[in-house]
Parts: sequence; C-alpha cells; structure tokens
Amino acid sequence: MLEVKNLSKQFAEHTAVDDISFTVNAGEVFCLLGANGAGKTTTLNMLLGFEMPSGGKALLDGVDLLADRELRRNKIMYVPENVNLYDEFSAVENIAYLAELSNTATANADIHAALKTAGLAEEFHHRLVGGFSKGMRQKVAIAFAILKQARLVLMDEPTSGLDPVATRDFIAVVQTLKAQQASVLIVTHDLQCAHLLADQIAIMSRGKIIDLIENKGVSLERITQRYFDNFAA
Ligand SMILES: Nc1ncnc2c1ncn2[C@@H]1O[C@H](COP(=O)(O)OP(=O)(O)OP(=O)(O)O)[C@@H](O)[C@H]1O
Repeated sequence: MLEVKNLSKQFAEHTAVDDISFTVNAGEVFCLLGANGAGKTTTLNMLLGFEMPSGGKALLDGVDLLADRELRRNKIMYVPENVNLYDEFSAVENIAYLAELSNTATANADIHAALKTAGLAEEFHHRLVGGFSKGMRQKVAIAFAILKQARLVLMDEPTSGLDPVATRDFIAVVQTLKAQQASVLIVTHDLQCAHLLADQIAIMSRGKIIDLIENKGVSLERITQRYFDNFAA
C-alpha cells in the first residue's frame, strides 16, 4: 500500500506540488490526471527519489519510501513513457541484467514465465529489443515488475502512442499487476484508460488534487464531464 501524506515540492517561488495526500491500496490502480504543468511528473519524481520533497512523506507498506533508497530500488518499478532498454540485448538478457542490478535472484525459466505473463510472445523473448515497439518495451518492463514482485509500479503516460490492440494488451497486463497485489500509480491524459483501469481517479491542477473520483460504476461520460467541469473557465 502506498500512502502519500501532505507531499509538497517548491521550486524557488513556484509550488509545483502543494500538500497532496492519497492512498493506493495493494491491488489497486490510481490514475493521476491533469493539465500540463499540474505537478504530476514532479509527484512521480519525488516517489522515485529523483526530487527531494519540500514537505510531507510517502510510505510503502508503512515504510518511509523517501528515506529508503534500497526500498525504492527493490520494491518500486518505474515504467517511463518510453522504456529505456539495452537495444543490443534480447528481452531475456535485459531482464537478467536488471535483475542483477537490483539483486533479484532469477532463473531463466522465471524470466520467460514473467515475459509470457506480461504478454510478450515467446518468439520475441530472445530477439534484440532494438527493434521493439513502445508496447513491447513496456511489456519487458512490466515483466520485470512481475518478476521482482514490485510493491509499487509507477507509470508515466503508458498509453500515449499505443495502437488499440497494444492498449488492450496493456490493460490486461495491469490486471496481472493488480492480481499480484502491487499498488499501481499511473500518470495519464487518457480518460478512457483511466475509466477502464482505475479504482481511483485524481484530477490535479496547480499542484493540488482538486477532485478524487471513486471509479465504481461511474460512466466514462460522467468522468469526462467531471474532468471538464474542473477546468471550466
Ligand atoms: N526542475 C524544475 N525546476 C523548476 N520548475 C519545475 C521543475 N520541474 C517542474 N517544474 C515546474 O513545476 C510545475 C509542474 O510540472 P510537472 O512537470 O510536474 O507537471 P505535469 O503535470 O507533469 O505536466 P505534463 O502533463 O506537461 O507532463 C510546472 O510549472 C513546471 O514548470
């Protein structure tokens, strides 16, 4: 479970993130939406340890995430908008290397199983990832999250530029992460994806969470309307 409590980030005079609090339970997906510059990436960056918060805290399963580098390295998986892999390595080799870096014990059979669970067809397991599409790279990253049993998976714009089939595959694989009891935090502009995946949808503006939608039986039309209502002139 991820608990974010009164998290803030100040850049000189500018407040990028302004006292936000939310909880992502184990096995839940939390989508963070908002206009450009709202503070979404800064929030992710603080959880990843890339930016020091000006205030507040974040706990992963009760442990202070911001103070614990090992915890971040071992228990968080970050899936950026464009997943960086070693192009001259195969999918299996990339995961073996990532596993080595984070002290995750792995057998080859486990890597294949994780790639399969993440939806990467077996014929691609030994191909060099240099020729992989965005969706395929994402599957490699998610396979690693599955393998290392990440407790928190952070994703930035995972569906931008994905075709409808790749989007469908992505949605299916996030269900696997949920089943594994990870907390999944997705920064996105994709309302449809948020509607399909999220347990909670937060709308951010000027550093604050200005609306929080419990996504149970709410229609996409209603969510879309609520999003626009928050930005009405
Ligand atoms: N390193 C930095 N130094 C100064 N200001 C910054 C820095 N990083 C972000 N900001 C500012 O903080 C605010 C929030 O930026 P952030 O990138 O978190 O927004 P965002 O919601 O992710 O936007 P987008 O949807 O465009 O990615 C913006 O006004 C941005 O200019």
